[in-house]
Amino acid sequence: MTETSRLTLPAPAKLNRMLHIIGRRDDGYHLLQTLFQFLDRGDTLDFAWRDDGQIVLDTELPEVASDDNLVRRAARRLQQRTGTSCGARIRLHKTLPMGGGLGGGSSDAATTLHGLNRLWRLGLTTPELAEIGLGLGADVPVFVHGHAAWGEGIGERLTHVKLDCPWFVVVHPGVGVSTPAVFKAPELTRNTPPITITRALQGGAASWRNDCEATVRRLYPDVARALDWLGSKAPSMLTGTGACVFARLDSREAAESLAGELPASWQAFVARGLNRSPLQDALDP
Ligand SMILES: C[C@@](CO)(OP(=O)(O)O)[C@H](O)COP(=O)(O)OP(=O)(O)OC[C@H]1O[C@@H](n2ccc(N)nc2=O)[C@H](O)[C@@H]1O
Ligand SMILES: Nc1ncnc2c1ncn2[C@@H]1O[C@H](COP(=O)(O)OP(=O)(O)O)[C@@H](O)[C@H]1O
Repeated sequence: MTETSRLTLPAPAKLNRMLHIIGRRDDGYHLLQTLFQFLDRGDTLDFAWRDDGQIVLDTELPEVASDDNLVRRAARRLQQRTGTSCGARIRLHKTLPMGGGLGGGSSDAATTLHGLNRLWRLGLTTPELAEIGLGLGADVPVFVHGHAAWGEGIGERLTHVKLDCPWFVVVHPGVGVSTPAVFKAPELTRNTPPITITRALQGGAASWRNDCEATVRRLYPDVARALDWLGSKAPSMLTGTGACVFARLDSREAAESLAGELPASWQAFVARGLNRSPLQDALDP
């Protein structure tokens, strides 16, 4: 193996710093206005070139059928789109909780698109990779672009923004949230009036909220308990449709101190908000 036939890249988590639901498309998908920001925590992927066209995924996830793994699906899409005869062995080091609103699967897919584009020397542009990514999930394009963003549509219309970069305590309350169940709930707020990006940014973190929160609280009391507990200590919110919740703090010390107080039954980590994704840093130092 030569130096260029192997590559290791990060797949960071995201938070939705705010999320409004402003309507619904004819196909049932909800129209959002959201602020995406990255965290300095995430999964890692190793890529090694193969000359037989096969995609060999070293890490299987117990909850996900191999053919459904977003890493494999992203690799296959890239092969189909470009007709390349290259293959790869891919090892996924999974640390992010799945279905937690941290976008881990979408981030794995975005890192796979960038990683294989480089390994296979395909020369696709970032917008071309983002378009392929959108076919895999609404959250994939923001990870492909790698900049904190104001997302509209179903989250795919992106405008780069610069947000404050606090420290966060991210808590997984130990319950799985079903994204379709949240979006199907009759009482979900779906009519928040659209706002401009300027207004969203001017309001600042103290004004941000997540329209999914009331429904997720009702459907998942464990998430409500985590929000209440964390909210009594620091400003706290739900990310995406959950299940993860996050508290915002001014310093790493404050975040670590709060994390130290958490009930033992919750998994948690401390992370910093980033406006440039660690994937971008690795691809273009
Ligand atoms: C709401 C967000 C915000 O970041 O949260 P998280 O999933 O990260 O929690 C995402 O846009 C989620 O995107 P993603 O996770 O790709 O959702 P998908 O698997 O495509 O959608 C699962 C189901 O949820 C519903 N859905 C999803 C997104 C959306 N904008 N409107 C919807 O109505 C649809 O019924 C869809 O079939
Ligand atoms: N590589 C992957 N990592 C995580 N989840 C994956 C992956 N491939 C497919 N999935 C599926 O995608 C779903 C959403 O995962 P994830 O992106 O981690 O959460 P969320 O959309 O809540 O932020 C998972 O519940 C799982 O079924």
